[in-house]
Amino acid sequence: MRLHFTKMHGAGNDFVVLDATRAPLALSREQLQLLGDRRFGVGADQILVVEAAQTPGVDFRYRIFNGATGDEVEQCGNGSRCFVRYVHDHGLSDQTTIRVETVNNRLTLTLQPDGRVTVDMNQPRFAPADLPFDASGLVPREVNGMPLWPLDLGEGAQAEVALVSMGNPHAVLRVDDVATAPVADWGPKIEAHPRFPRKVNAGFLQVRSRSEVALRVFERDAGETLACGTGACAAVVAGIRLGWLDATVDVHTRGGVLTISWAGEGHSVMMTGPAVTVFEGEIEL
Ligand SMILES: N[C@@H](CCC[C@H](N)C(=O)O)C(=O)O
Repeated sequence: MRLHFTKMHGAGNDFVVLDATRAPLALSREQLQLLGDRRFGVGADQILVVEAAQTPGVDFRYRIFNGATGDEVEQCGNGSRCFVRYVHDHGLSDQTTIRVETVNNRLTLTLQPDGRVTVDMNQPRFAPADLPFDASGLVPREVNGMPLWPLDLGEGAQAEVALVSMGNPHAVLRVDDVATAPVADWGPKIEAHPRFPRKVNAGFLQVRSRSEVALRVFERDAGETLACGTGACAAVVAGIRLGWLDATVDVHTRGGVLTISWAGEGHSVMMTGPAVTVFEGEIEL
């Protein structure tokens, strides 16, 4: 099968985007992994498949697969911005505000005049069951009413994480400096910790001021990426609830800046950031 694709990125988190709006596209795990493979395929952190809407009230459906495993996931913040840029640039919609359904969520996305995209990422959730996280036998430390959960990483290492679901699961821990944070060592240990039965994305958050943070994320089934949109939302929401941050925060990732706003409980998290097309191509699968 010869497949047309578009290579995109949002702050360096990169995607292969596929159009399945005209004809259904059923790719095997191996085909998805080949698209994600940086040596034998195209190379991408995630594969995004754009489909026609299946329920009233939305304009499109889009599906997200981690490129390394081919597993379908619930949410991708940077990918959602690229999705809007894609449907707009490919003439699939001329609207600047688009509603899309993912496997477990509905998002509203707005293309800004400066080319960036703002996404209503819905409300965060915090209950251990929302991730899920097995909290049995653990007593969290409460800061400002927000639980920080102890996580034993073995060999005497102990992390303290805030739990946030943005539709997908995130564990956020505060570090003094992202440059020296143990992302390569602790990232995989947190990601695959047995208390997270469906694994987790691990965010390392450095608070620079009440409106500026630096963040590195070791993503579930992707390793460390240059940016993680849902990770940025989760980190800022955790920082606001813990009393460290104001309602609007610039998140400096290794691939660019995302602006995240959250007015607190009962409100959606808003994310603004770039969405860039790199090239188009065809691949034999
Ligand atoms: N890069 C994404 C998140 C992609 C999914 C994640 N790896 C997971 O498994 O939940 C983002 O920008 O949010």
